[in-house]
Amino acid sequence: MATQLKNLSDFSHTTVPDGSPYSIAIAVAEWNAEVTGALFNGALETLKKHGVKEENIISVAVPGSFELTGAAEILLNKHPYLHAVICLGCVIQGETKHFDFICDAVANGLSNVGIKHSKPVIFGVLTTNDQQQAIDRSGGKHGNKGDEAAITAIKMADLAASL
Ligand SMILES: Nc1c(NC[C@H](O)[C@H](O)[C@H](O)CO)[nH]c(=O)[nH]c1=O
Ligand SMILES: CC(=O)[C@@H](O)COP(=O)(O)O
Repeated sequence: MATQLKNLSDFSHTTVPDGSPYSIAIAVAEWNAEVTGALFNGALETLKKHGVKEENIISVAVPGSFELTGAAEILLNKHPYLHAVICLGCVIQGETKHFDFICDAVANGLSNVGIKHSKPVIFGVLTTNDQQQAIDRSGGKHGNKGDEAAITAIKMADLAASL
């Protein structure tokens, strides 16, 4: 379902587990900081709203979305007790193919880190055609992808704990 047909912050249709048992990291890219800052705030507030203790949240910033993979790997190596890592970024199409390479690298890289560590690594990266689409998805008319990423992290951590 396209984002236009749903709200990234609406979870009234689903049950969100209690997040109080879980330790979760948030890695956020500094590129397009006005957008990624909103994603971070959404993720942080949503984690706390659903019971994740502030002392159990690690937050780190990286220069750009390409560095999110390295951040996830370092976080899980140095803090193996983490139940999930949320990775937040905003990649906006420019004049060249750079956009394609970053998006592919981050999506595949984060997936591989999660598989390697058997831990949920959440892809909270906006990959948009323009800045307005990013604004719309970081607290605008389509909600906040940071909220969605936080809910996904709690759900996946709870799933792993139940298996
Ligand atoms: N253009 C965007 C970038 N580019 C920077 C890369 O992510 C990376 O930091 C650089 O290539 C050095 O390794 N990053 C974003 O997050 N968003 C963009 O729109
Ligand atoms: C996604 C990017 O790296 C992009 O914003 C860079 O812009 P350009 O392709 O015009 O160099």
